[in-house]
Amino acid sequence: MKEQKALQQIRQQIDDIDLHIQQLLNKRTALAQEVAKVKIENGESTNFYRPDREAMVLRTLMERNEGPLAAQEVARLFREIMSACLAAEQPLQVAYLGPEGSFTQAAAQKHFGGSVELQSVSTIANVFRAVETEHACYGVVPVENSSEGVISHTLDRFITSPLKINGEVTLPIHHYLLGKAASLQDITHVYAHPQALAQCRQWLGDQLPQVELIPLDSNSEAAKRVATMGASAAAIAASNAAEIYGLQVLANNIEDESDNTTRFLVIGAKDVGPSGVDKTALLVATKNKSGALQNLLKPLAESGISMTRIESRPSRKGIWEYVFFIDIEGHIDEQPVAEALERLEQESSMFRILGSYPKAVL
Ligand SMILES: O=C(O)C(=O)C[C@]1(C(=O)O)C=C[C@@H](O)C=C1
Repeated sequence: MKEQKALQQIRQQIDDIDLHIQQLLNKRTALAQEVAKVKIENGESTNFYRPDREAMVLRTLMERNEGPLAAQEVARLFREIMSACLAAEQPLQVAYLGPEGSFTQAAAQKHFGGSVELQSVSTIANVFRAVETEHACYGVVPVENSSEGVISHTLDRFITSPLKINGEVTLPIHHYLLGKAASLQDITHVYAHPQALAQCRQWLGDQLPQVELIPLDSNSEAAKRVATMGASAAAIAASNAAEIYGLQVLANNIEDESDNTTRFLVIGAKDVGPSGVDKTALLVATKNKSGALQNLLKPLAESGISMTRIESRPSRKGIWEYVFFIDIEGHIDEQPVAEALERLEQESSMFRILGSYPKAVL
């Protein structure tokens, strides 16, 4: 009885707080709608999404957090609040590498929250196309995996696409073996994206040494296909694909590296302003002479700008043999970055800024 009363009193306080939170959320939404009106007055009516502002809001929340809610949890909740506020300004369409249940869908949800309209697209090239043709405002594509390296399809599309990098998302990747088999011995074929097959190479060699490995466009495509097949077929995919396609989890966390992580890029048609903690991606080709790459990178080193990644790819244009994808810290609007890049441009035979964008917060 006494316990019942104590519970009632605490729950009353929770009800009061919920009322306040609800009132404040509606006030916040109304303010976001006022922001939208100002953007329309300034002629920015086509797109209300501001990744720089969102990153600043989330970082501030995490820095000042005193608990008991974990900073990550606070950020996750406010991610959803901003997603809802943005939808109240104007719903946002985001294309992702599908089908439904893919890791890229999970990355898009992590980055944009649950209130955007997600469009599943069948290939990386089609994600770019959806944004280029304005069928979607933004796109999400995988770009590199911690154990398998770059996703060359994505990098290669930047060579010809005018789109900009507007953000990055990192996602821990856990692979599941999905199917209908009563035991692993019944499996003769395993379907998955080549990256997933490679990330589970050791496990597959140990547990299913005799099976045929069949590469497909995506893991969720593999799950979808296995759902129409007999018990001898299995797919490697994310756990949520089991639910979506009605498959059983035959084995979990089968990736060879336990800290397996994939990085995704958010692509869009516009540039993003500085958020205070940003990265800049460059596409550069060197002049065809010895020491050219060294000279190219000298301005960065001399300005103390840290280069976080360099990747070379065949240029596909015939004029240059190779192009380099370079990631540096900082935003192009910051003076030292702008100056260093001006010098770097002089050393290169081709130079493009693929985008300055906020470092992943969540
Ligand atoms: O500040 C803005 O520009 C807003 O539109 C508001 C808001 C928010 O909810 O805080 C919503 C969407 C934008 O992407 C950024 C922030």
